[in-house]
Amino acid sequence: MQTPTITAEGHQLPTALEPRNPGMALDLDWVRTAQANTSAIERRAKTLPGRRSVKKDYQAAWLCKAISLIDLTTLSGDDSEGRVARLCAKAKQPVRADILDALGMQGLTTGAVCVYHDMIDTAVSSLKGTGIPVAAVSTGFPAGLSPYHLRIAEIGESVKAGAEEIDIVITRRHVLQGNWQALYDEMKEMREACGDAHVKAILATGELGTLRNVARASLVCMMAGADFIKTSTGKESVNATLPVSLVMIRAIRDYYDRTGFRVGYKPAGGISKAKDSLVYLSLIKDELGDRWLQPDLFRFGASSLLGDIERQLEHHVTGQYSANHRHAMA
Ligand SMILES: O=C[C@H](O)COP(=O)(O)O
Repeated sequence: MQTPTITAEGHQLPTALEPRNPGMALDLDWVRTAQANTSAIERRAKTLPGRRSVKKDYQAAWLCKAISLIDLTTLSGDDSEGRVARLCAKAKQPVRADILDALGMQGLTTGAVCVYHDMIDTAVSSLKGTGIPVAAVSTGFPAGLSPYHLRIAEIGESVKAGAEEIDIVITRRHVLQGNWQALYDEMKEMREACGDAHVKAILATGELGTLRNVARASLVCMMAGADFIKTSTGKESVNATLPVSLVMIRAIRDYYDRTGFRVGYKPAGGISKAKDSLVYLSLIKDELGDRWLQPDLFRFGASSLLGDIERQLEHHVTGQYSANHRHAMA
């Protein structure tokens, strides 16, 4: 891949903002005919990590791009104001200043910070004036099995507290029982409860049984107005995978082809290696195109990816320094 166009304002949205997905009526014929050819998907997914699509020279730029697309996350039972404030400081300056200077990437930030409801206040005040949005997980995250009216109310509380993005969890049972109407109604009500906040629908794909269910649930959530579809909570035993990503990305492409609305994609859970982030970015570029490589249409949900990217960038810059030094001494 060529070097991405990334500015110091990497987190800022493109000037021509994507209109929000208004959704559509539930089209059961489309949902029921959606298929996923598991063996073909798995074959294709296996080839992805081996492809050398990011040239070494461009890797640092792509890794900076990946940083600008991270929802920097902490979702632990022992989260505290101090931890969230430190996370926000990291979101504002994700990499050491000297490394950013060497790369010409001053001002780079992560795409957002993602926390539980209780931590929204701290995140909002820590990020004030930066333009970095706060995302809150909601609706009884991660299982989504608390009383329905409380799940809807939780969304309103988080929006009131200042979250600009709400990551809801769907009821997996609706998918496993093929109850598409119930999934559609739930998603639609959750989207309405978000008001102006963007809604990401977490499918918890590791609990949906089949790739065909993943394809169908993706479509139903988009039809009901999800702005993003997201793989996982990070708490299931199987989280983001490449086969699941291919299925969801292709559902997004089908939805765009039929409706003209672009829905975002958020792989989440277990993505912790810089090289994996590059595989995801090249997958998005191949399957959906450059427009989806912007923070309004793509995010990594990740708690530890940034650390590995930072190490790689440090290595890149240090290596570059010694190469320059050797050159100067010759
Ligand atoms: O939505 C984000 C995930 O919970 C993060 O998962 P992770 O801790 O495996 O990176």
